[in-house]
Amino acid sequence: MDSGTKEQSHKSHRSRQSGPSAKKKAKPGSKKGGISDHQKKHNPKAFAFSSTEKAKRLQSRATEKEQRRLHVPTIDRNIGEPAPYVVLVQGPPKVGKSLLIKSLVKHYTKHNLPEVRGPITIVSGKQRRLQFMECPNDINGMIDAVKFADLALLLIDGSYGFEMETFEFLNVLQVHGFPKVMGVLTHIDKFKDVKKLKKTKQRLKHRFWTEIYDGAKLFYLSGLIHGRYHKREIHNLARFISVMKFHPLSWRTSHPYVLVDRFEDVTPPERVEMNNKCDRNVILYGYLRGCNLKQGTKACIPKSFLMLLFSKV
Ligand SMILES: Nc1nc2c(ncn2[C@@H]2O[C@H](COP(=O)(O)OP(=O)(O)OP(=O)(O)O)[C@@H](O)[C@H]2O)c(=O)[nH]1
Repeated sequence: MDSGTKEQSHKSHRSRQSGPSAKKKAKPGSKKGGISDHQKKHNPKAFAFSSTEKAKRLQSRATEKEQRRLHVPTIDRNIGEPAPYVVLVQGPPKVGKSLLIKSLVKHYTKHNLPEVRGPITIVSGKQRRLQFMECPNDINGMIDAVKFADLALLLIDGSYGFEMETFEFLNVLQVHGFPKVMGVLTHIDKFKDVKKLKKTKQRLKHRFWTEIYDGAKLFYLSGLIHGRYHKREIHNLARFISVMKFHPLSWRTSHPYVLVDRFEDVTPPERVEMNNKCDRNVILYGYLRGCNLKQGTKACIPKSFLMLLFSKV
């Protein structure tokens, strides 16, 4: 028969294109696998510098780092427990300052804070206390507040953008040693269009970077759940604050000062009754900050500061 005489043609063998056997067979230097000559040369341990330019750059960077470490005077003059770090929450009216403080306090203490009145001190770690404070919105209040802030949280209404207060505040910060600054974007749930939201976030981030520095931290609070910010977002922000390194500002470390959190009038009532304008005895409560004094010496509170305190009461 015909079929018996004709030779049957077989399909030619196709070598494997993928999988471990294909990789094994692939020649070194080929595109498909194996270690190329190029890769061989770039073993970082064997060939540390293949370009003199790069070597020069790396060396100058290492020297710069070394010098910077030598320059920053991080002398800790604190004895015992350090005073709490002041976290100043700044922003235009109705941006969410109180809500942010309430959410952070809830995160750290698991307690609900009904309203924010004055500074709130909490324990955030073994060696760290934090004092949250709302920044007043008038220029004098801002000037007072930046003098003692260790971290400023700039709240920005994402649906509106930057407001004049924020720029004013940044200018004031600059003349007072510039403490750490982080941005927090709120009200971004008002955007319905995702593309628009993305663009706005980018725009505001770059604007923020021009004002502070490239890469400055900006947090996004994407809305409210049961009248509070998202737990996860607050958790991230709180973690960031908890581990933040606060570099001492030179003026503050060389001057002792007391930030008065609370005061009590302890004048005997009968003396006030007899003379309404008699000299009062007042007790001031607060932490001694800056460089610590030797025991037995008294912290000097300038008269002007006391005047300032009482003018606000
Ligand atoms: N939709 C939305 N509402 C927010 C957001 N943040 C804050 N709010 C609301 O904005 C209102 C004002 O918030 P507050 O925390 O009182 O703002 P504030 O900055 O402390 O206001 P003042 O103390 O008056 O300056 C509240 O009703 C909040 O629920 C947000 O991200 N999205």
